[in-house]
Amino acid sequence: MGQLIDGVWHDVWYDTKSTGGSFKRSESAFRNWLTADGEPGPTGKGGFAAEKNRYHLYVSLACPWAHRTLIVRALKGLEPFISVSVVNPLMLQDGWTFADDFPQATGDGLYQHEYLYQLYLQADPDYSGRVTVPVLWDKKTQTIVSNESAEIIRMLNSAFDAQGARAGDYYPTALRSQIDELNSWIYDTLNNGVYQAGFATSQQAYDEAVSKVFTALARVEQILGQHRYLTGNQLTEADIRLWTTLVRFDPVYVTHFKCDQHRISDYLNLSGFLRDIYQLPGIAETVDFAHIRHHYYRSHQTINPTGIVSVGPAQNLNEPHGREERFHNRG
Ligand SMILES: N[C@@H](CCC(=O)N[C@@H](CS)C(=O)NCC(=O)O)C(=O)O
Repeated sequence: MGQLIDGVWHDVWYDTKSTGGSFKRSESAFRNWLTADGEPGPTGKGGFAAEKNRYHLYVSLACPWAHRTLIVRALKGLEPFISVSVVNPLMLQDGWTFADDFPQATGDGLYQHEYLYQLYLQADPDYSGRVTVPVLWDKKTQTIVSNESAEIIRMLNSAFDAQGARAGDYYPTALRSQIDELNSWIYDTLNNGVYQAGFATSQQAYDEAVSKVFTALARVEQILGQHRYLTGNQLTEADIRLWTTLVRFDPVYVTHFKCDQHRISDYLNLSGFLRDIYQLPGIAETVDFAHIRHHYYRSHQTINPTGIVSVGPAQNLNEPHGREERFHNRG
């Protein structure tokens, strides 16, 4: 764990001293957009047109943010358009590495770098900031298009539509304001909320974060009792963003991040929703519990100094969920 400062790697853990024990996530630095025709997107530069085999995703199978991008790639059938490299699940003094001594860790498929920070330096030799996954990389101009998952999934949702991506719109115009609103509080209370609980270094910061987590889970449980997905009976990016946190909750966040008031399996609707999305075509293949569990328990030495990986919950995400029948034809 560390970061780059003026192009030099420094091994430092997150600073919580300046924020009263609270964990603050920094903003992503590379914010260009891959678009159908290379026109600039809402931020950054243009020139990143959708072309077959031009782009590459660097992901961790452990990371909930990177997981979003793998899910949208799978749903949209973008495997022929965008290749993938998977980092090693352990993130220690060198940050993310390309060591391929863990099943499904691929190494760097493009440049044979040892460390992910070398890829950031290839894009910007003076880069200062965190070295995070996911990274959407342009093989043609050899630079980072974006390292912000929320924006990468929007790009993948539509950029390749004219070139044969699978049909499906996960950010439909009619639902955008509803999706934006859901994303905003779900990010704060759940996606990032579990990290705030887990990385808190004061009782007060933990108490506040964990209470936000369970208030939000109760709210989502209630919403998912009304319809199959968050906005109705159509799967959207809001569901995908929530889901990558839910799938890690019982196996990791309950014990490792001390989010242990309830488990997802205690909630009828949340646990059904978890299984529902897991069972959609292509989704289970994006989930790797070995990467997920080894990453968290063995990389966060400040909160789990022994590095022991817990036994984990007995769960079967292939059990029937009944949500399709339950909400059939209900808006
Ligand atoms: N806002 C970013 C966050 C990505 C992120 O924080 N990824 C984590 C892995 S789960 C990471 O790479 N952390 C390394 C670090 O913070 O040094 C996104 O959504 O893409």
